[in-house]
Amino acid sequence: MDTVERIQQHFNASIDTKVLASQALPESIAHAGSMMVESLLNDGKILSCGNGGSAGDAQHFSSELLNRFERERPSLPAMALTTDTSTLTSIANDYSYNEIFSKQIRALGQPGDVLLAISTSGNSANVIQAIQAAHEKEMRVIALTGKDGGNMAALLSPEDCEIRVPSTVTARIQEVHLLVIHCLCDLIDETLFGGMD
Ligand SMILES: O=C(CO)[C@@H](O)[C@H](O)[C@H](O)[C@H](O)COP(=O)(O)O
Ligand SMILES: [Zn+2]
Repeated sequence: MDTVERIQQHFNASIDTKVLASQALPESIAHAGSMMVESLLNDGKILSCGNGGSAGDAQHFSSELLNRFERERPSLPAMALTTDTSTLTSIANDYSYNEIFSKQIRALGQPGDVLLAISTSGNSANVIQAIQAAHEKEMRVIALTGKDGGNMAALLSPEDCEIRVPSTVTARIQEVHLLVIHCLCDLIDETLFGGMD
């Protein structure tokens, strides 16, 4: 296979995964969007976390709430737990990498807040501990997963919401996670500020 064919294969695989996801995911995305709106309307906030590409996704989401998505509107309360290197390195150094998110959630989480927990495998131990800490804090969890949902899927409560991308390929799952995040931002803006512009 030459380079151009290889690149076209990536595009086609991404398109195929998105077509499958467009059939499987809209109801759970709509549910997750309404969970976020309910939290924001009740003075809640949205904390987000993940590793690697999913850390980038967590920050992408929080920046779209704190700053803006596609329209002019007030800033919305969100915080990525992946950005404060002093906090992250000290928790990992003194305790464990598995606790880098959960310790922040125990300090910052309030009942009614939402945790956006992102993991393509559903098996990252620090994201799993983040979900456990969120439950202790009476937060609801929106889990972006893939593959078989991993251990995260089994940990979710009936009040939570899993959005599981129908793929086993990490990169393809991440590409759909970003699209899901943009859908959630659009649902939040349309519900809270629809008709403003
Ligand atoms: O972006 C990629 C692969 O596309 C990697 O950085 C990937 O995010 C890392 O391997 C993560 O540690 C994977 O964690 P997870 O999605 O299984 O929770
Ligand atoms: Zn990646």
